[in-house]
Amino acid sequence: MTAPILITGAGQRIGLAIVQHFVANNQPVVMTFRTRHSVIDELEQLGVHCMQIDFNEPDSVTRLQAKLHTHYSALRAVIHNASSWDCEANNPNFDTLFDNMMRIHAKIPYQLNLALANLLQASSSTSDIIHLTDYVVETGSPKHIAYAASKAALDNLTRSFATKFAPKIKVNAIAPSLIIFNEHDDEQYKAKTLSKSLMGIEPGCEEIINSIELLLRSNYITGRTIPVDGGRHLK
Ligand SMILES: NC(=O)C1=CN([C@@H]2O[C@H](COP(=O)(O)OP(=O)(O)OC[C@H]3O[C@@H](n4cnc5c(N)ncnc54)[C@H](OP(=O)(O)O)[C@@H]3O)[C@@H](O)[C@H]2O)C=CC1
Ligand SMILES: Nc1nc2c(c(=O)[nH]1)N=C([C@H](O)[C@@H](O)CO)CN2
Repeated sequence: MTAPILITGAGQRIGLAIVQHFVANNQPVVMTFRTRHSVIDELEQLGVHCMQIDFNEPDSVTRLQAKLHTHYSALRAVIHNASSWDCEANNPNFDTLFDNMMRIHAKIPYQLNLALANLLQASSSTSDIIHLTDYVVETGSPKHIAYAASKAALDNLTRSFATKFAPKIKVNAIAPSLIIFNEHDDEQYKAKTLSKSLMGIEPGCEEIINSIELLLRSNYITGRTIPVDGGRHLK
């Protein structure tokens, strides 16, 4: 039986699209969600192993690690998608914001990579760790300072773990800029954001899925980042 792929924070948006892609391609999936969105029922009926995990809870990694080792003897890949795009303007307590950003974007992936390495090593083929970072790793972000710094930490983890886990486990990052807007985004924000890239579009989740498939199919790419940003770096 093919070892499953773990996707974190997959109850909505990009993570959900990734899960749905693997389901459509008969790739076994185990996913974590924090909020039980209505789609979780559908995913469970399709055979997706859905685990409720809030990574803000102190024992979340221990619980997830134990559950995965109970149910599985190997993992094909781990995709660190769970994220909180929070900002200083929405958080009077900057200390708490910084800790929250570093936890979800750097500490949790760090802990899970170390805790799940043996399951990835047990995969019948090479296995993969994929970090979802962000274009702002290159530039910083004056409105999302802690967020950008935490994604930069995740970016750095890519190279450390690529060296530590080679050659059995490949470790790469995908650094998107705009992929999909949020429901609350107004037309002014959308126009401004679209103008930031050369391509000027909201590309959709397929762009991330295509990058994931490229990494999963490679036997040679590791320690690298795929920028999925519409040429934003040239504007
Ligand atoms: N969307 C975009 O255009 C871009 C996305 N990215 C990156 O791509 C990835 C996917 O983006 P997107 O789909 O927009 O992400 P979302 O903002 O929709 O968040 C993804 C999921 O993370 C979960 N999550 C947040 N905090 C926690 C926590 N403490 N414990 C467990 N789960 C948590 C959320 O759970 P809940 O459902 O409960 O809220 C949510 O379902 C992210 O890493 C993001 O930073 C980067 C650049 C652009
Ligand atoms: N967890 C999230 N991270 C990010 C999101 C998001 O919705 N959730 N959105 C963005 C923006 O699309 C940005 O790339 C362009 O304004 C960044 N990160």
